[in-house]
Amino acid sequence: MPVSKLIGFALSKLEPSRLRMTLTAPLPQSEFDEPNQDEAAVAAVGPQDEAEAAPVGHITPVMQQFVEIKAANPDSLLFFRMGDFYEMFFGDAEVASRALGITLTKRGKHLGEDIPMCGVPVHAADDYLQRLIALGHRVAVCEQLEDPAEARKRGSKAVVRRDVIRLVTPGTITEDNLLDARRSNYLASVARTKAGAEGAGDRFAVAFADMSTGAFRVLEVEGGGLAAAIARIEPRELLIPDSIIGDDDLKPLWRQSGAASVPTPRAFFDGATAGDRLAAYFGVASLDAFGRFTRLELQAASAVIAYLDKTQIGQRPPLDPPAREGETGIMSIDAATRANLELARTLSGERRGSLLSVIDRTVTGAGARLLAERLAAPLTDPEAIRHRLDAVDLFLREPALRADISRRLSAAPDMARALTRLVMGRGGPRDMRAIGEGLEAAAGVLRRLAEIELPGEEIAAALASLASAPHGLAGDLAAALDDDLPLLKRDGGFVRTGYRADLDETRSLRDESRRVIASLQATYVDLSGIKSLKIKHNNVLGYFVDIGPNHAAAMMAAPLNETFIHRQTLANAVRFSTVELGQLEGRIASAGERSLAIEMQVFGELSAAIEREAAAIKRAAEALAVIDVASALATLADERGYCRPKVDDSFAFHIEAGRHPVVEDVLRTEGQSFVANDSDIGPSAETGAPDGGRIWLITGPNMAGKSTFLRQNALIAVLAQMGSFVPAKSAHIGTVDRLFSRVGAADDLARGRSTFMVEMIETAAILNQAGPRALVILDEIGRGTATFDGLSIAWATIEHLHAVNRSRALFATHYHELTALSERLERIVNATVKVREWKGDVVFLHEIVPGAADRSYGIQVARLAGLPPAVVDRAKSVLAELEKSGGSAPASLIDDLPLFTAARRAPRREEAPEDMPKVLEMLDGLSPDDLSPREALEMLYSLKAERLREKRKAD
Ligand SMILES: Nc1ncnc2c1ncn2[C@@H]1O[C@H](COP(=O)(O)OP(=O)(O)OP(=O)(O)O)[C@@H](O)[C@H]1O
Repeated sequence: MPVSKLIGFALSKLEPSRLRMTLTAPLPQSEFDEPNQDEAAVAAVGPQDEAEAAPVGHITPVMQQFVEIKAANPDSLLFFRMGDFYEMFFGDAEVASRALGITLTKRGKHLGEDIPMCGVPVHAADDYLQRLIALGHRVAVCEQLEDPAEARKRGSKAVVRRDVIRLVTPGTITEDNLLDARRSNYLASVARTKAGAEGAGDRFAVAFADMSTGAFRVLEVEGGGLAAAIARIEPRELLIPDSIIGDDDLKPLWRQSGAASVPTPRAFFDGATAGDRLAAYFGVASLDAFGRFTRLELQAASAVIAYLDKTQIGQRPPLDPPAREGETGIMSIDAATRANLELARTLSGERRGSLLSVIDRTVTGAGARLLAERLAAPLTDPEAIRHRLDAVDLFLREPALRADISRRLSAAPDMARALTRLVMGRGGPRDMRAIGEGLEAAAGVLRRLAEIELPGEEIAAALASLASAPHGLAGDLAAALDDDLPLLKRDGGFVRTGYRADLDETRSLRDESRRVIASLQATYVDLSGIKSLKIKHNNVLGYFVDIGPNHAAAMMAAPLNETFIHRQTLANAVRFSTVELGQLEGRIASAGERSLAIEMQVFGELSAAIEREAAAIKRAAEALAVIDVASALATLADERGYCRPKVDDSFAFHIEAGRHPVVEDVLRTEGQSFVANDSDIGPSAETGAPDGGRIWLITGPNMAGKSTFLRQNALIAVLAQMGSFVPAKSAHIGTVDRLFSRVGAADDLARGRSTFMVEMIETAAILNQAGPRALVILDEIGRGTATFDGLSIAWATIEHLHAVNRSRALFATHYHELTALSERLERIVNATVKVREWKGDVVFLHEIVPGAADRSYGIQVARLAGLPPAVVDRAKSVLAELEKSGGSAPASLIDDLPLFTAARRAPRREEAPEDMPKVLEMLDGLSPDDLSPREALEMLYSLKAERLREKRKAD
């Protein structure tokens, strides 16, 4: 390829704004620079150059290299580093250009065909990676493993050595801009043992690790618990053994998890080597020190480790040793209940509108992650819950302290994630500063909280962790790191002046030489008489003199050609070097190299110091998160008037003036208030031994607030057991071990299940699993089928709950017939939502009172919803006929009154009925916004006068 074409290609990849840079004053090195042309030039001698050189049917060396590396990573998009770009070729280029909306071009030929190509600049690669990962792609990052100059030593056509250094997948990312700061990022794996012949069901182990923070846990569940466990963990990526990924029963679960599913070879889960693999990873002789694990748990944990080995290629993420989660200790919430209650996201999948979004007052990413985890896994041990509540109480009692702590925490960066990046060699100077500032915040928080006499168990434990943090390191980091830090360590310039004398010396040498160069421009202008002469810099020529082509002849002739050596002629510029420039360049370059080497050494020393203290830093980061959560929950309780719940081992469930935290929030923004309601569904005598929880059977009109009441009680239980105060005047809850809610199912057409089928599956799960410690919320069971079938199912369900499950339960229904059950079953309590009727309209009071509703007001609600008046009137007459005939449709109804006749006969709603008082009529016709103050006053007088007239008439 001709040189001009090569340079043209290289230039086409550069940013024009940077090419136009001229030297007018001493500038920092980076601003002198044009982009790295020789790297781009090497990129150019990649496929294009060699493809042209290669005869058709032959493969070029770079393509050969690409094809080999791609073959080893078939399931990932290959980011192939070429100079300042990651290039993608062939199918990868087509997929990526579509996904990223970037131009698909052609570069050279392969076996006679054009090679599709697209590329992303290295400095912007993270943004593109983020988008690809979000779309569920995996990316293999293939780097140049040597300097292009090294490759050239092996011959002009030698190919730079390259290899994949990392697979970027959704569950293994560590970069801040790829991660959601307020959400954990779990990679999970699932291992299974098939049901035994003795009748034991399938068992599963789930291991899950957040590589960005090091958290690593494992648990084992029986078959039915798998979906709940996965729903709680919400993994981003799920490793599934090849043998079960296609299992018909499990396939929907993989899909519903929302995680990227990875078919994983059996060898990753190998039981015989699992223990050894884990022990080797953590550098221990035996795993006993970490606790006892089942074989299945080890298999799942080992798959996570094997996958990290595969994707991180030689890098070892600093994971905590695996911690085993027992099946007890955490309130079990199945996937459907979790979704129905909209704990962490709404049914439409958004965070906004969920319980989490309403209660989250944390000020740090780590605090937000901990809050989300606690909400996902409420506790069942009253003692542990009490410790959390004590911490909230502490901050609630001390608002000034809380404000101060929250201010300090807001300044604390995400130490855990910065630490992981540093330990993995992916960190930069800003990660170091994050550790330093985090430790400073930790010291400040510790100083402030140390004044408290009785901090309670949880805060005391957090303070102990803060006390053992390496506080001296914060000072070292602050002394070493400059105020203005580059993103990448290789850019240099992050070590503070005054920290290392040798660095200061080389820097001043470099700066001095730059100053000399800047002054040389004036000297050369004088010497040549060319006013437009400039000194510029690029990586190919170094420093050079740049003039317009019209001056070229003079420069190339004596006497100027003794000083100026011609180097390059371009269309609109001619370039020269000089001996002086060359010497200065050499001095600057060696001083720059030396500075960078010293900075790298400083970085290495600081990194090592941080790594030595990794465990203590991690503990301090966790402690800050605990304090953030406690203080945030206190802020919530303060702002919203939440009370401290009493949580114990009893079977009580007595809420006084409870509210729905999310609905209350929505109403507040609309300037309305929420009507608080009591509930009491514990056994009638609150003894240690349960005589069975009560079942409140709630009837009431549509829109009255039944579902809201049901959910609010479930949410109060979740909040109380996660260690939060609750929206109520008082709450006494005997711990709930399982929470079930069947609230309004949607069709699950993708799984081939109708609304009714989903409803029945969920009801079956409840009736089969709920015990006396469970809290069961059932909303309109049976509504999805014919009336009598539905009523019968609801009837039998209540009887079963009462006699067999004996759980505490709230049951909302439109089947008023069910209220008769309370006469026969002693623990069924009828409750209803109060409404008032006014001139045919229904007014919702949202107040739950004892008793049964007499009717549904369905038609009134339908009218409120805007059903056409003709339909509403026809519905009324059908209802009247049905009521008369006891439920069956009489023939008269079928023959008589088609809809349009009803429409014709119906009085128009807008017409005022004859008996309507004039005052009301006047009010109806009134639009306050359109009145001037004077008109309003006059209107008031007229209304008053009319009312007096009416009163006199009535007397
Ligand atoms: N306690 C309350 N205080 C104030 N407003 C409430 C209260 N409860 C419910 N509401 C309001 O009433 C609306 C309807 O409530 P909800 O969906 O609970 O009624 P429902 O009785 O379950 O109705 P349906 O039988 O039609 O499902 C809510 O969206 C909310 O705006």
